[in-house]
Amino acid sequence: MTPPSPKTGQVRQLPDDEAGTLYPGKRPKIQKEQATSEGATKTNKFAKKNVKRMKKKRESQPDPCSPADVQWKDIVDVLGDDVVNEAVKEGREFDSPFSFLEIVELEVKAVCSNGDGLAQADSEDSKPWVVVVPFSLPGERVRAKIFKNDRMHSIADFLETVRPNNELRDDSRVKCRYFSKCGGCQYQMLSYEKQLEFKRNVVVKAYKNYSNLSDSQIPEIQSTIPSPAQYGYRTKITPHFQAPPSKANRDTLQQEVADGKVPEWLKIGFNIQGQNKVIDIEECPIATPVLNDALPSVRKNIYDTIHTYKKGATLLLRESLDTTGESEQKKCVTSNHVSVRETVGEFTFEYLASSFFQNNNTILPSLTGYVRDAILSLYPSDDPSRPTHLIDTYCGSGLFAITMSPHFSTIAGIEISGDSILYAKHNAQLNNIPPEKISFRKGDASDIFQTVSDFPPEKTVMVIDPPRKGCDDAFIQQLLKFRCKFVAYVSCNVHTQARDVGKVLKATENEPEGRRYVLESLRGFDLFPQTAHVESVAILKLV
Ligand SMILES: C[S@@+](CC[C@H](N)C(=O)[O-])C[C@H]1O[C@@H](n2cnc3c(N)ncnc32)[C@H](O)[C@@H]1O
Repeated sequence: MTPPSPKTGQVRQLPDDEAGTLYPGKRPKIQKEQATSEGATKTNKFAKKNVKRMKKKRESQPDPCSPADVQWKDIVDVLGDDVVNEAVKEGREFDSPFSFLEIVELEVKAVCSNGDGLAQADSEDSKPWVVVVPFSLPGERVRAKIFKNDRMHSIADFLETVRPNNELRDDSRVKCRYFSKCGGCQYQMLSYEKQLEFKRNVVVKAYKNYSNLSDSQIPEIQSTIPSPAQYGYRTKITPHFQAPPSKANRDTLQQEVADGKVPEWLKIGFNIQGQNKVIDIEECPIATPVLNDALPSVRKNIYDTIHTYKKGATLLLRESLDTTGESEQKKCVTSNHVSVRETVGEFTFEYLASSFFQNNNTILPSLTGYVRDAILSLYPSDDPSRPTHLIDTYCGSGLFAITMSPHFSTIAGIEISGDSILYAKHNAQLNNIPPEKISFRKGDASDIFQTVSDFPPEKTVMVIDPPRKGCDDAFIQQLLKFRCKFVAYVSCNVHTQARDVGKVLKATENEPEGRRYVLESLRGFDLFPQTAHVESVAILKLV
């Protein structure tokens, strides 16, 4: 018997034979086959395959520190360890109460570290189950459409707020017409203060879940440092588009686009929230005005040439200082192969448009100044034990090495990208730092320890700013051997940072005085306002 369709807000009870399938709503096709003996054999095969698939699914776990793992920890937090353990023990963790495309009304309980709301059905007989609903806020009642079932949770598209949390949400704050469709921003409906508070909480949870440290080893996490610009700050955007469908007649396409008839499939923009599909974007309020001014002509250029594309492509729009005119102006660069120029406080940087540089220029003076002061303000200027040597690992084109250079006598940087190292050397010259004071080397971060064997560890500061995956064990082992006085770990992924910092502290916690690392301070920096991203800075000190 087909169960009655659930009313909005009700949890549909699954018949036993639907339990455990990923998309139970697709079941009827199989039931038809059961009528014939051939169908029964097919069904048995299907059932066996399905059992195998489910076994594999039950055994598979998200990679530690991956976005799925971070989300899973937040889901367990909402459900409670005992409830999850029991469901796993009884093999019920994939028995979703919801079917594919079901529309449900839910109560939002918490916000996940990636910015999505974590909601639950609230009828009395509802199963312990979480529904991930983007753009929803704790305390709200929302309507959402289920599109995927997974372990103890479903993922849904946000449809509407039925009962907003007016203490948090004010939709008049939203400045982007694509908000709640585009996957780029999560928090435009929040006040800026709340965004900073949410981000602090991400740092708190990351250290709780991933550092393996006791509460006493984690200092009070300080408030998140705000970005001076909360919109119009992004100096780089990378919209993308798909190629024409293979059956499209390219001549007709060229003519149609020239006549202003843009085909339905041609979208130039960013991914729709939760989908691998592009939403057409004509402006992006978090990008700088210079990039927004350039976007229409970049888009037009693609319209004019789309008939020539065999594959989709990603565009680059990057803000740069233009030094060709009499007065310094800003311009938009769209080629990967040209130099970009920007200033950070009193320093000038150039780098290749395709290589890494931080994307929010407005916060860089306070980020680099904070790292400097968090360490040097601990010493009077004439203190003979004040650090004199600086190592910048994962240094890119030299951001930390160069901005901190006035305060150190000897500096070494390392970076895997040859292009970035060439620019780091060039930037040292551009900022008049003598070569006998500063050196940059291309290589894996762990190779730096060969270069700095003559640096006095007790007077050395090491900046670590790795990519999202964090540091590898080879690096951490050598850091432990070298044991410099201070480590400033800057990270765009607070979860891998917490893991790595935890490893360093744990490895030294039973060492004698002067050989033990402690976490001196920890706080987030808001490099990406309106989004859920947080940059985290941890200062480690040898005591
Ligand atoms: C988050 S960026 C930081 C760059 C720089 N500190 C800045 O703020 O501009 C990380 C950098 O690490 C570099 N990188 C990635 N893996 C590396 C490795 N194994 N060894 C050294 N550098 C690496 C990347 O090329 C990138 O420039």
